[in-house]
Amino acid sequence: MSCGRSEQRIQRLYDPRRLCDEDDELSEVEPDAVPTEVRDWLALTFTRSMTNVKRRGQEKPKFRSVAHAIRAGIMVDRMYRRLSSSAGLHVPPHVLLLLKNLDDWSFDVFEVNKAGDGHSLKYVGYELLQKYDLITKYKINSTMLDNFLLQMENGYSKYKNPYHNLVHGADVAQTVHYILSQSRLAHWLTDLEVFATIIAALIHDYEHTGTTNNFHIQTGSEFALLYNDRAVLENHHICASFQVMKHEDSNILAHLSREEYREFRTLVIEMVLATDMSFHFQQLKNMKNLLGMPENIDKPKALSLVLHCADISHPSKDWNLHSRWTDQLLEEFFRQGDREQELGLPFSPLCDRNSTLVAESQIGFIDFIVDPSFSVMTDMLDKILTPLQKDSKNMVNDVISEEVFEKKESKSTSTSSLHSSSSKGSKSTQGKYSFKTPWADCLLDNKSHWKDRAAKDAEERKRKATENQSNNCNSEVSSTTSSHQSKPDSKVVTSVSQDNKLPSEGKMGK
Ligand SMILES: Nc1nc2c(ncn2[C@@H]2O[C@H](COP(=O)(O)O)[C@@H](O)[C@H]2O)c(=O)[nH]1
Ligand SMILES: [Mg+2]
Ligand SMILES: [Zn+2]
Repeated sequence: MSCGRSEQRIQRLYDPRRLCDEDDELSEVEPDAVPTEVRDWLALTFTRSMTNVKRRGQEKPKFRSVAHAIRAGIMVDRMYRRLSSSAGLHVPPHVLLLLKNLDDWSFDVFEVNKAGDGHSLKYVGYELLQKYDLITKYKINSTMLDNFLLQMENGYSKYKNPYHNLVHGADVAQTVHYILSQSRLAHWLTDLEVFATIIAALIHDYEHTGTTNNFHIQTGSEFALLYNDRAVLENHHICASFQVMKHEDSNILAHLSREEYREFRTLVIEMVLATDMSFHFQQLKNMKNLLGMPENIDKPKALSLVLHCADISHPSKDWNLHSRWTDQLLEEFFRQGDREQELGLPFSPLCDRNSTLVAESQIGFIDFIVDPSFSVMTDMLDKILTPLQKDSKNMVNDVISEEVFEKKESKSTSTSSLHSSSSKGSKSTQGKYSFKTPWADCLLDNKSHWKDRAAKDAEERKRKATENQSNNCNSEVSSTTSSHQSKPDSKVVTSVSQDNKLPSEGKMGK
């Protein structure tokens, strides 16, 4: 909003005539209802009747001026709210305070969700779009944006999932922001590409059913039929989100040109389809091949890998966050297992709540999925950004120069420079681009937590097995004794099977 217009807006707020005109609205306000010190503050701050305060004890300020003052106080609050977020969203001050940590890898989205009455996706979404100046850039109407984000929250809440809910959507969007801003990848992107990436992260699991693609396929669900068993959930997330974005009440893309809309949509579709886990190994293989080629990495592939890593990033966050996400995800898996049991279907991997080895499966997920993904992504960031950093250092007439770097950086994030290769968990090799890689330490830390947990679980299983055996043995002995007169040769089982594993245990839980 241009400065002139905002000044006019503020003047209008404070036009004394306006206050006087609306004085009557407050006429029923009982002046005594306002405590003396509040009345003095209001009178002192928002009215011209400075003398009122000096007269304290002689007489109460005239009712009219108190009413003016209260009206002015309300106006100040409204004006503050308007200014506290360019999109017209009122962000409660205690939520605003937590959003100050948006640039941190250890950002606690659960805390924001609790403080924000379950609206973390709305607040994180607003803050990110504002941080990259996209609301202004794409003239996004604040009511449309409000409706869009609330629709997203409703969709994420449709199936009451323990894990795939609006907090996950907010968490993935914030993690994508961290990667874009801390590595400075954001400077390699156009505004439209940043816009598409943030929206892709926010919508990527919209209306998730809390069950896997395979469950949809095995049960022949409507979605599986609609999408021919291919990336069933991911296709739905995209389709349903674009229907919301096209709706007249929540059309946040209204001011994109036809070409911009095409580019935006193509990017979002590619990024969200790439979050289909069945594509994981292919995606890493393709990226590794590209890293070995002299050509530049193409942006949709790079951004798809960033979103995929953010989507499976909680094992690379602080333990308090990761262990909470794990509990929620496994509960969601177990609920699917319960339904599979009811339907007479075999348990999907990790879905049997009675035999899944959680700690072991998490060690496997970190070793075989998360760690390799982040390692490939880190190499990809290196490859993309090192040449840009060299160019901008030489201040050659380059697409991105330091000024552009600084200008964009001040717009997109207020964190310190990334060239501090000495900072903990940062990736830098001689002459290479350096940026923070906090995920590396967290992955090591979490793996050791799971190893401790796995050892304790194994001990517990062994103890239970021994207990069961001895119980069985006792009941065998007692029934053998009583029936010994008839059958002298029954064998009493006394040893636990050699590998100390319960019969239902398989590798990694299934
Ligand atoms: N065994 C585990 N699998 C996990 C964990 N966190 C995520 N995942 C899997 O990744 C996909 C991510 O895609 P999404 O779009 O569905 O979020 C998820 O469905 C799981 O299959 C984990 O901690 N352990
Ligand atoms: Mg998904
Ligand atoms: Zn997800």
